[in-house]
Amino acid sequence: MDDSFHVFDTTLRDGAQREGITYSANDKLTVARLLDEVGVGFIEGGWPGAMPKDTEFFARAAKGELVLKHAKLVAFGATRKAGSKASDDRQVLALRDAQTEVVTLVAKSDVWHVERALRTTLEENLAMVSDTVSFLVSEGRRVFLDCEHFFDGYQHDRDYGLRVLQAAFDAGADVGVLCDTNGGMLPMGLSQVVREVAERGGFRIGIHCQDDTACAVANTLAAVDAGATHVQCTANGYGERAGNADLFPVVAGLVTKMGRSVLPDGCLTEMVRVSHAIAEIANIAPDTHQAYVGSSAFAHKAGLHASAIKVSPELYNHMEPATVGNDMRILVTEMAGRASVELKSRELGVDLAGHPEAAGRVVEKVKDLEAEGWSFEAADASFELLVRSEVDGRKPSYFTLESYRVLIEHRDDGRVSCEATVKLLVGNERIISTAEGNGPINALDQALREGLVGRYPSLAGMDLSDYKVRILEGRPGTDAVTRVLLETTDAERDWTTVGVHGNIVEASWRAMVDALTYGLSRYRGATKG
Ligand SMILES: CC(=O)SCCNC(=O)CCNC(=O)[C@H](O)C(C)(C)COP(=O)(O)OP(=O)(O)OC[C@H]1O[C@@H](n2cnc3c(N)ncnc32)[C@H](O)[C@@H]1OP(=O)(O)O
Ligand SMILES: CC(=O)C(=O)O
Repeated sequence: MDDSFHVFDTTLRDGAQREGITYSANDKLTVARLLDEVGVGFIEGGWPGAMPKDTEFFARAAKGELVLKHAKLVAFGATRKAGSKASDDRQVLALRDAQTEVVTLVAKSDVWHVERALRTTLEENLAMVSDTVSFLVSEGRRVFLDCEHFFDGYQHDRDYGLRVLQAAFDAGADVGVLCDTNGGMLPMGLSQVVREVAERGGFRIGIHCQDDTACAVANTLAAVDAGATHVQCTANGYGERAGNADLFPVVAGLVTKMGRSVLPDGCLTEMVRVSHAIAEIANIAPDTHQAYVGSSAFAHKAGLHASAIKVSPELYNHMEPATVGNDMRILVTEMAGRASVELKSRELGVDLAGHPEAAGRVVEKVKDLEAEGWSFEAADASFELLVRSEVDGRKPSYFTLESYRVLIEHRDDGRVSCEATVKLLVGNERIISTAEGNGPINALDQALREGLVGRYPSLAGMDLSDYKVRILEGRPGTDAVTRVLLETTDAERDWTTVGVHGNIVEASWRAMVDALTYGLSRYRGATKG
């Protein structure tokens, strides 16, 4: 990658400042590898010397545990303490000892902070910048300077921030990063400041935006438009307080909207995978609505949208989702029209082109059922069964229920046990099956499977993997309607089904029957009852 534009990632430093995130050194190594796969130019790995985990991370990276194909590893730290020498400062020496080619230093660039937080003189702060940069440059490091609170400082005393930048460049720094540390800027004001600084020339300007006004991505792109050629971001926007500029929309915006070729070839399509993998390691559920990479980023619910998408997807997508490794999805809900049903059915492998009346009937059924509390948006398998039954004239059926019964026993010793019995017909065979479970639904599920597995051996490979219950509004207290979403899995894939009823056991039963019916219909050779 050439050096004309820097995508600088700080997921492992500022991103780790998000409440709730704690990475181990191993996690950090894994996240760094993922960031390298998405093609960032610089990975700020943490603050060596500030905490043992970060020191360990850099030591292990230096020993060869981290081999990066695209990125350079960066160590982060502060300028030396007031009234000392950089060459004697323990934190500065730890930065040198991290053995990275690049070091980022955070420096005060706002007179308020120098005087009130650092409690030193403006001249001494300039000396701290100059001394620390020149020491690290003399040790062979490339130095980037994060000018903390640059934009706030620009209001208080604009010349001082510029003097800090000048001191850093005179001492050999490579990039002056203008930081919106409190995250209070909006794009109009921020880009004006960046433009004024960039127009002075002689500096490479970077941008670092916190997201306290929800404008970090917009601010970052506006800064590039105004002349910044170094952007600091974090995966999924993790960071202190409200977070940082999210790497994925920043990079996607730069490449696809601003025509900047800032990633190595082939990396943009890794964004969805890397975003989700990092969320997994951070132990934060991925934001399904995250721009570009969220699973809903190209999901269309409105019938009118689907009818235009049927003609051409670009009519309702701002870009081709595959560019960033994402997919378009059509959602079928009470807001669907025939086009939504046709497109969703096609996605599921059912062509409704020759069955326009069936599409109309499915729309009506979905609207009626959703009015009663059903929801097909997340239950593709139940929706597919509904569509197939409208096309074929009947729902696939592998057994007939004669009855089921569930018992819950609260014993003297405080233990609660559950037992279920199902009576079924498979063809002419009557099956009675009883099972125990850790709850009524588990007992019913066991009894149903044990009753059927002799006739349908493929059931042995299907497991219930998730069970979600939602009590629907509209009726008070225990008289409410219950919606159950069941996720079932086999060796190849997962599928979700829905059941609704005033009784939670019956709602679960309905979702369970759809789950097994859908699963069995996917295995050729399963005998129908
Ligand atoms: C904007 C940002 O997000 S910058 C990144 C911030 N990240 C972190 O703070 C996470 C890691 N931090 C830590 O582990 C600790 O705060 C440490 C190890 C760095 C310092 O811990 P301590 O020595 O106990 O100091 P403490 O955190 O209380 O205060 C910070 C000190 O650094 C000084 N300081 C703050 N910014 C700078 C700077 N740019 N250059 C030099 N010194 C600075 C403060 O004035 C204060 O000095 P004092 O100890 O003389 O009062
Ligand atoms: C450096 C940094 O994280 C900030 O100023 O917000």
